[in-house]
Amino acid sequence: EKVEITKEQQALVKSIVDAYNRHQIPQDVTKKLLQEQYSAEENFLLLTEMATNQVQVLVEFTKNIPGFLSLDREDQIALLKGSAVEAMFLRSAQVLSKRMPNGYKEVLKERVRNSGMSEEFMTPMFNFYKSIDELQMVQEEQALLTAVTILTPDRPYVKDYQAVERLQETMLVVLRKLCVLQHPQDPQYFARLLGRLTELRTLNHYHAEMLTSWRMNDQKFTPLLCEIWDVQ
Ligand SMILES: CC(C)c1onc(-c2c(Cl)cccc2Cl)c1COc1ccc2cc(-c3cccc(C(=O)O)c3)sc2c1
Repeated sequence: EKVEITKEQQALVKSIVDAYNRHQIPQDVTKKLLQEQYSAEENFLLLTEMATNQVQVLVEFTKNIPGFLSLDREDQIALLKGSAVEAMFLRSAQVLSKRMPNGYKEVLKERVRNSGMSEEFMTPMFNFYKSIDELQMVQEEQALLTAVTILTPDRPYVKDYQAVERLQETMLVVLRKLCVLQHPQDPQYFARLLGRLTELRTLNHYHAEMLTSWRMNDQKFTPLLCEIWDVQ
């Protein structure tokens, strides 16, 4: 059928993509990934700093999702806490899959591989990065997929499920149209994109176990990460 993006849907995409591009980890922070020495301790510290900055970026991006700030305040917090890890997997995946020789891809991969994480988490993590890479998402799809992930209604402690579901539905309708227009040769593209969201959920569990094993080794996190991940 003829797929049309309405004026208001175009405005929605524009505001989300602008927010996505406006809020990034500052260059002076990310360039440390290129400069600092390589050791398990230093790599863990750098990844902790990146994650902390990424959470701050995520909060600012989320505030720009149309309708998010009109949700119940406690539900806003529940959505951010419930989606932070998944959104950060998406973000780091986009960095690792960038075709542009931005230099972060190799150093980030190297630092993640040597940061004290056990092998059992590496495999699913790098499989996910590979599956995101294969999708070759355009920035509109990346931004909308992140918004869809944040607006997942069945997170712990969400009270007004319907309100969140309505917002997510709005995003999904636009994302589906974008996929049809962007990948006319691949009618399954949208379905494959949603399949990544399912894969993200499984990574949540691996990540929770990673946190536990790090805490056993008395690894330290920042106050912001402790708050968003309910640790310490
Ligand atoms: C606390 C820390 C040890 C940790 O625990 N779990 C994870 C994690 C790991 Cl490993 C993998 C996935 C998800 C999580 Cl949450 C992490 C590290 O999480 C992050 C989170 C975001 C980003 C963005 C980056 C990045 C680099 C260059 C450029 C850019 C850019 O946006 O330009 C972004 S690196 C980075 C590292």
